[in-house]
Amino acid sequence: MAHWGYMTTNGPSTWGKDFPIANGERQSPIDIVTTAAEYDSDVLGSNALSTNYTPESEVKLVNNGHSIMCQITKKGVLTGGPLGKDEYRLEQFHLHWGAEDNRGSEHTVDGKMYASELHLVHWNASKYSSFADAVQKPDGLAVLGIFITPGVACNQFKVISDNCGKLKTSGAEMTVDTTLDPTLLLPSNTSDYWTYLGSLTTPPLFESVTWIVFKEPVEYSKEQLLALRNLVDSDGNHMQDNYRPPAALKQRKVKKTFT
Ligand SMILES: Cc1cc(C)[n+](CCc2c[nH]cn2)c(C)c1
Ligand SMILES: [Zn+2]
Repeated sequence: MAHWGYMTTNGPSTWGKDFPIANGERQSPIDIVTTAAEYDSDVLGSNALSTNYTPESEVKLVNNGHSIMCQITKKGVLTGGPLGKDEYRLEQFHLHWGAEDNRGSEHTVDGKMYASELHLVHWNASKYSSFADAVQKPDGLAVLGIFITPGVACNQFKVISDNCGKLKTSGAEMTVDTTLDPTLLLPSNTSDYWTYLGSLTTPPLFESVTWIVFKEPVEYSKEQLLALRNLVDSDGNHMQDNYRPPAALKQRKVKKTFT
């Protein structure tokens, strides 16, 4: 099987061949139509979404061939909001981005694409024993989606952007001896978000994700975005435009926590 990717020959429009769920009922990303999102005060308003992350004492970075990923080793917990009583544990974060600033995010807002999108991937530690066990369960994962827009540099992201040059090729890994607090990768406003039931946005496209997409974007500098675009993917091409376009909403409702 030719390895999936983002080129014409192996990109999102071809994934359905090897992963039929690509045309499933709860695929991600989606276009968030802001006027159609339903304000939901009881579920979302009563127990606020809450992150309780422990700063990483060293940063483990991996070029996994289709993104740059930071593997989390400390205990980080996400609770509240649409997650009911369950505790979701932070497993990793990674990004998707474009070749230029006008594209790169996976979710879109009324058709608007951002330059990049950061994903913090969590798994339901209240119900499952590991990430691998949770990854295929309908309530197995929760992913925080953060839109990235060009602007001032994000200091907490520097440990990643400053080391992309050493992680150029697919499979490259490195451990950086510095601390990183994932909380500081989030927008200042974490009360206003959209949430819906979806999937992984890359193969195997499992329909196991409760998505939480923050309304407020975070700024990264031009240099930080350029550092991402200079990474090399598993086919030896520049790792750029590694985003899946929006999938059909089908019978789903998007909820929002703000009016
Ligand atoms: C087993 C597994 C495989 C992959 C590529 N991922 C990442 C898929 C992904 C990237 N962005 C959103 N979902 C996860 C979370 C789990
Ligand atoms: Zn992702």
